[in-house]
Amino acid sequence: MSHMGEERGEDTRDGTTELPGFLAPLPSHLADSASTDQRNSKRKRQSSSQQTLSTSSSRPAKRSRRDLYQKGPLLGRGGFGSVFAGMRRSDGLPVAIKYVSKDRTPERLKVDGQGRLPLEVALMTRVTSAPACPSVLQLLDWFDRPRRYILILERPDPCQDLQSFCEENGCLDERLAKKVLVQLIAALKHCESRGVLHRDVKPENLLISTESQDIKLLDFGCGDLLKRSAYKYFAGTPAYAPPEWFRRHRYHATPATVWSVGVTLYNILCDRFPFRGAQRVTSRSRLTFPRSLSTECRQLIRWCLSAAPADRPSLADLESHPWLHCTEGEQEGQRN
Ligand SMILES: Nc1ncnc2c1ncn2[C@@H]1O[C@H](COP(=O)(O)OP(=O)(O)OP(=O)(O)O)[C@@H](O)[C@H]1O
Repeated sequence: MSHMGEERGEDTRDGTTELPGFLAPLPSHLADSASTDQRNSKRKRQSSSQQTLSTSSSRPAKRSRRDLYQKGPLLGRGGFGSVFAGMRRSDGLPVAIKYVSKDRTPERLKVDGQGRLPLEVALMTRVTSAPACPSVLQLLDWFDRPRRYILILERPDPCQDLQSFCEENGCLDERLAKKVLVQLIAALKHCESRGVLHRDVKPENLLISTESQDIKLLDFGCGDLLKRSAYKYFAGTPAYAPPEWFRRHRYHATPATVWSVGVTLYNILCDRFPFRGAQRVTSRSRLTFPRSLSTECRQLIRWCLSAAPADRPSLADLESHPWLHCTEGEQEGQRN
């Protein structure tokens, strides 16, 4: 994960950020509210060191992470924190415990009724509130600490992130890649409907259940509120960033997301990146594929990786693409 070109300008989150008007209205308890300023500062003064999402009234205050969740082995380490396997003591539920340094995201965002939450927590609160999407990882609880915050996340068991899965099993066949893409599109459409931009779609941020092959989108640490206008700073993984960011230092949410979906899909099917660097991608750049890949699949990836953002499909276009709706036998170009 990295943040590039930290030119916040209009995107500054100072607690007055407004949702763009084109978004579907959120449930009232999720809506940002400038009128809660005074209540929030009072609540902040009164708040205990521990905050929860929905169980704060039913649980004694100031119980620690240790009281409630048992920590297990390390699952992954990122630029700003670590993720451990864990278990909820009350019922043995498998969880993941993610520690995030406050240096990563000093921004806070108002969530009505819950005060100003760290950005990652606020975005996850938006996307995981009911009705939830089964393809987005659930935030179960969180703790605020002086130098870091701790997220308690759902942990499908057994599961692996898609990057490790591909390293162990080789690249995916088209049947499984389709299953991944269908779920990823559902997850991204759900985020969009909640006014959230994930901004770091890549195989490492997709968990796959090794039993059911169900997918969960994780890590909203690079995310932001969705807006119609261009973003002028980047957070995420440069290898998945769209060419317009490198060319003009600006990008719009959906075309950038769709670009990262294209890179992800190429990566899990071909076991490499599509281009040496998005910096050099133009409309004349050639994309090569393994001979075994079907024509429909190549067409979908090429569309996602169009050099011009306006030429890329929307999530709805992707959802109805023929590749996702034809069986293996119907795939004209499959050369296996
Ligand atoms: N809920 C979970 N269940 C199982 N494994 C998880 C879970 N959350 C994270 N992981 C593992 O930990 C890795 C890192 O998680 P995550 O991306 O949330 O951390 P991060 O610190 O934000 O990483 P980065 O800085 O690279 O973005 C994931 O790729 C995955 O392998």
